[in-house]
Amino acid sequence: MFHSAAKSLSVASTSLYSRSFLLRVRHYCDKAPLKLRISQAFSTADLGKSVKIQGWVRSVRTQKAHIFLHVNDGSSLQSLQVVAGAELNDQLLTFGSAVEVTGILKKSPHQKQAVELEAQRIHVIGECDPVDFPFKIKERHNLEYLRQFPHLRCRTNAFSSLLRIRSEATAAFHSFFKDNGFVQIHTPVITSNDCEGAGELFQVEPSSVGDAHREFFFSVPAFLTVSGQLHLEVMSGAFSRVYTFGPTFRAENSQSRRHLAEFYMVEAELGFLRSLNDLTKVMEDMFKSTTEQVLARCVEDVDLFHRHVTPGHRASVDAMLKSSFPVMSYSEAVEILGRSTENFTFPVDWGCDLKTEHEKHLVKHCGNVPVFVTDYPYRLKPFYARANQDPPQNTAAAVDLLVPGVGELCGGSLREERLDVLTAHLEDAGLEDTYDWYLDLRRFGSVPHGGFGLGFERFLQCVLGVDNIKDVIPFPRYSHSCLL
Ligand SMILES: NC(=O)C[C@H](N)C(=O)O
Repeated sequence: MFHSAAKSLSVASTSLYSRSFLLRVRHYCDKAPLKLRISQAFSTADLGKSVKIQGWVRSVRTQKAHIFLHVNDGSSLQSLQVVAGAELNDQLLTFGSAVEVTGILKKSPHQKQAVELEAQRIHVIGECDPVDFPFKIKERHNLEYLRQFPHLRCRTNAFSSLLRIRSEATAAFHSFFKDNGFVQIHTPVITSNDCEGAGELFQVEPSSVGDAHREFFFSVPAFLTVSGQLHLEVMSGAFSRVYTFGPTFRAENSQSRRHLAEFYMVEAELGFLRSLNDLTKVMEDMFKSTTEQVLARCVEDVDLFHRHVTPGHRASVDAMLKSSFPVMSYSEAVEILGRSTENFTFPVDWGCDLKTEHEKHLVKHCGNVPVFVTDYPYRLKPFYARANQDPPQNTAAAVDLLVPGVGELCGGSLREERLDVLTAHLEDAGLEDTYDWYLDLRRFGSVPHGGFGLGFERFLQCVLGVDNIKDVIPFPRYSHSCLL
């Protein structure tokens, strides 16, 4: 960077600067240490060079003649060992302090690390009192403890690994959709519809209070989105394959390990899709492809989880990837649950909504691999689900993907594309005026279509074996908690 800056200065502005000034700039640039992200320092390309790193101290060890630091800058799990003469020691060099170190990058004589930095200068940029700092050197703090410090937990190995994995998983979903011909749509965060009809809406209004009689800001009640599905259905009518990946909000008054008031949802919609089979194939391919990409691109970070945070979980992930996800109908699921000797808190009868305990039982029944449950009772599903022609049962062409440790990961359905059937359903629900625009989609070039939504945090829980959803999102929001 410095080289190119000097070059462009000399090319663009020769007339403004003297030749000797430009030579001095170039000399400085040639001598200036190379600024490296720590993950780059581990490639042998920069051995012997003068480099500068910036990061936070993960450990300090003092000997008579030397001090040894481990410095991490978040670019990877690895910390770089810094070796310095005792004269560079500084009382402020403590666990957690922020430092800038300049020195020569050398091959390390120790087996544990390939390179180390022989420090010429150490500058403590930000002090950190080790007594007050909530994390202690060499202590492995569990996720529950870390949760108390949403503003500091990214400084620990476990949580920084988690966030790098989350970032890579985000990229993996985008790659999957790009590779399969989907167009990304930014669906709105503020909306006037309640797609799921469950009434778990956060209403949006400006904060200025006082005028009790003022009108709605948008002239109609507006809410934070619970799903981008209806907007995706609009777009699938033009692009055929579309997806969205963004924050979603549900005012569920739940403190469970699987619910958040704000979570990220990956949603896809496919036009010209006629069967649930075609939909489950996309869901299974997506799950496997994204999981494989995360495992391949985050080897060290995932390893940290599977070894130390959730030991033994890797075998479960490998089993999921190897299996062909079984498919069972809701009716079969109810039969299996009915035959079970397990003491469920909620009784199971045909027509009941499946609870987490039931979902977990079904997953266990299938050998702890993901399982699709299809054809739910029609009355359990929102107005958009396509009715199956199967009296007297009256089911909908809807599917849930249940996964080990979590339960429901994805929910999807074929959408009712028949104008007459949809109109009748909306009239029954008294919603025909609200959704007149939705009926237009069926009036003008309607095609059979379907889609699904995947809870991104639940996906991370499933791949990493993390029990509590609050531990896989940077800043969790749930009832009675909106810290920071
Ligand atoms: N896009 C989807 O199919 C997700 C579905 N609307 C849900 O919220 O469960």
